[in-house]
Amino acid sequence: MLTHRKQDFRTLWRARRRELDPADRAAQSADLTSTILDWYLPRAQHRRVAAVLSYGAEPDTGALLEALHRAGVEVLVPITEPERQLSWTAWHPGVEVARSSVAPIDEPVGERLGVETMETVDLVLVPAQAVDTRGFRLGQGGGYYDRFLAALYRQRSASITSITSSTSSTSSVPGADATTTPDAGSAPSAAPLTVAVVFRHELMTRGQVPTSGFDEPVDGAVTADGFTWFGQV
Ligand SMILES: Nc1nc2c(c(=O)[nH]1)N(C=O)[C@@H](CNc1ccc(C(=O)N[C@@H](CCC(=O)O)C(=O)O)cc1)CN2
Ligand SMILES: Nc1ncnc2c1ncn2[C@@H]1O[C@H](COP(=O)(O)OP(=O)(O)OP(=O)(O)O)[C@@H](O)[C@H]1O
Repeated sequence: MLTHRKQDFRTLWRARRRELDPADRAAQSADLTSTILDWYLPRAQHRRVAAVLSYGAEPDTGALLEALHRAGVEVLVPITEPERQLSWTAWHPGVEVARSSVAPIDEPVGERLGVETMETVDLVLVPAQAVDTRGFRLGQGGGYYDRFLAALYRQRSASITSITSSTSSTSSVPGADATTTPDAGSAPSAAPLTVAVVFRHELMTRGQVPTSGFDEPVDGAVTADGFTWFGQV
C-alpha cells in the first residue's frame, strides 16, 4: 500500500520535473551551482565532495562538477553495484564512462571505493525527486541511497562517539524543525553533511513525502534559493 503511495508520488513528481520549462531548469541549475559553490568553497576542509552525474530531467550538475574540479576539489560519483549497493569513483572532465550493468546510466570507469572513503568527504549531494523538512526524500525507487545513507550514518555516529567520548560534547539525532539559512550559518557539524539537491517546488513541508521504514533522512536540502537545514546532527 505504502509502496503504491510512494510509486504514485514518484510518478507525479517525475512528470512535474519533465514539465519544467527548459529555460527554468537551466536557470535553477545555474543558481544551484553558484549557491553550492558559494557555501562550500569557504568551508571546505578535505576538499572532497560526493555528487552525481545528472541525467534526464534532474538538476544539471555538469557546471558544478567542473567548477569543483577547477577549484581543486576531488569529486566522487556513485557506481551502481549489484544488490542495490553504491560504490564511489573519482570524476574529472573527460573521464572515461561506461554503461552501468544494473541501471540505465553511464558511470566513470576507475577504482571503486567503499563507504569508508566518506570519512574524508565534506559534503554528499544526494539526488531526490522531492524532500520534506524532516529530511525524508524520495529517490528513483532503487533504495540505493537509503542503503548508502544507513551505512554512512553508522560510520558517522561511530566517529562522533569516538570524538565525544574524548571531548564530552553532546551528540544528537537529525529530525528537529527545519531552519532556512541562506547563509547556512547553522549547518550541523557532523561530516560529511548530506544534502538533497532539488528544484524549488520539490522542497516540501514536513510529512508531505510518503515514507517507509528504511528511509534515511538527509541533513539538509539545497534549491536555487539556498540551503535549508533540518535539525542538529
Ligand atoms: N544522477 C543520478 N545518479 C545516480 C542516481 C540518481 O538518482 N541520479 N541513483 C540513485 O539511486 C543511482 C542510480 N539509480 C537509478 C535507479 C533506477 C534508474 C532507472 O531505472 N531509470 C529508468 C526509469 C526512469 C523512469 O521510470 O522514468 C530510466 O531512466 O529509464 C536509474 C538510476 C546512482 N546514480
Ligand atoms: N536498508 C535497506 N535494506 C533493505 N531494503 C531497503 C533498504 N532501503 C531501502 N530498501 C528497499 O528498497 C526499495 C526502494 O526504496 P525507496 O522507495 O525508499 O527508494 P528511494 O529512496 O526512492 O531510492 P534511492 O534511495 O535509490 O534514491 C524499497 O522496496 C525499500 O523497502
